[in-house]
Amino acid sequence: MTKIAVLGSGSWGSVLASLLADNGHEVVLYGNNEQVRDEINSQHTNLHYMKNWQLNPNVKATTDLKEAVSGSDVVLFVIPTKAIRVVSKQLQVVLNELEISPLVVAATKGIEPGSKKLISEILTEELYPNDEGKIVAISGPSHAENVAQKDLTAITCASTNYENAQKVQELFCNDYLRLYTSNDLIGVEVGGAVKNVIAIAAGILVGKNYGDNAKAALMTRGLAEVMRLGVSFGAQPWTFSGLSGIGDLIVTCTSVNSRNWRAGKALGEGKALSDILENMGQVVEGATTAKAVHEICQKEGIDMPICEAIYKVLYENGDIDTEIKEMMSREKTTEIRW
Ligand SMILES: NC(=O)C1=CN([C@@H]2O[C@H](COP(=O)(O)OP(=O)(O)OC[C@H]3O[C@@H](n4cnc5c(N)ncnc54)[C@H](OP(=O)(O)O)[C@@H]3O)[C@@H](O)[C@H]2O)C=CC1
Ligand SMILES: O=C(CO)COP(=O)(O)O
Repeated sequence: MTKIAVLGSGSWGSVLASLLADNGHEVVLYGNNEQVRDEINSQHTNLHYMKNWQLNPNVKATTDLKEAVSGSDVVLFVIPTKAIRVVSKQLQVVLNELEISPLVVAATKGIEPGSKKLISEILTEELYPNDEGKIVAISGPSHAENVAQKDLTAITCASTNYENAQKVQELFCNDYLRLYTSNDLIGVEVGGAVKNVIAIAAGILVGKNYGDNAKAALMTRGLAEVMRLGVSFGAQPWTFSGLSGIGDLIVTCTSVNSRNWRAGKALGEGKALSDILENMGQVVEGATTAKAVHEICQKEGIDMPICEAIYKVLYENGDIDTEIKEMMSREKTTEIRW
């Protein structure tokens, strides 16, 4: 049995904590909300984030980071990108006090605006500056709602330390979740982060009543953008044909469970971003990552017209119809280019 601290008691954190307890591990779930903590400990539910579902009763919730992490072999990050830096700094203090150095797993999908860094890069910088192999990312098509129902799911776990990726594979695999290992940490993380921006665009098309051809074109050209950015970061192109690439793009661009897709659909229907984010009650990572991708495009000159159009719609009051028109009348070009 492994002791695992799960950081983030939202939808994905709760479901992963429950899955790991199903697998026989000792799991402590850390969150910053005392009501959620008490609800999990007394009723084994987390109704704000997961309706009609109960956690494995062996999951213990706490709002005390040191208590959560004490004695842990593994720490799993499942908090939004915008909180990763601050929580990893808090964790670093706690790890020093406890004199432990657990394996760190990142389930968060995003790129940090400003630093333009992937989650594993932030965690390496804050926790293990001399050993990026201590970080493993898990990513792939995995809506919490499906995993909660023990629906069949396959994802990827990636690390520059292959043995650590295998350890994580062993911890998470069971009869409803299957993990494949990868040594392309960058590719796996870029796929998981940037598909969220493309999913907002996919939702917009539905909100605007465009048809199947438009959706297929968007996903295909979206994948080209994900790959272009990934390859510029040093990813292996074939990673994007895997679960963390095309797999996650498909699920997020086509599912009503996707928060990013739902945010896009509401934008397409004419709703305001501020209202959408407020009413969602859950994180819409594509909105944060759109900023980071915009900064990367500006700095590196990477051609990502879909992501740039989403940035304009979200942050520069861009008009959706004008953006679509502009995209369709761009300079004619060849399909496959890096
Ligand atoms: N949901 C899903 O199906 C999947 C999500 N992911 C990724 O997992 C990450 C989390 O997503 P998800 O669980 O959906 O998000 P949710 O919005 O459901 O939950 C986020 C949780 O993080 C907590 N949180 C925010 N800031 C802090 C902080 N400073 N300290 C401690 N806890 C904090 C929130 O607490 P509070 O309630 O107080 O706001 C909330 O409990 C995202 O990067 C997402 O892309 C990946 C795969 C699947
Ligand atoms: O990453 C996810 C599924 O793999 C979750 O996507 P959403 O954040 O769009 O719900």
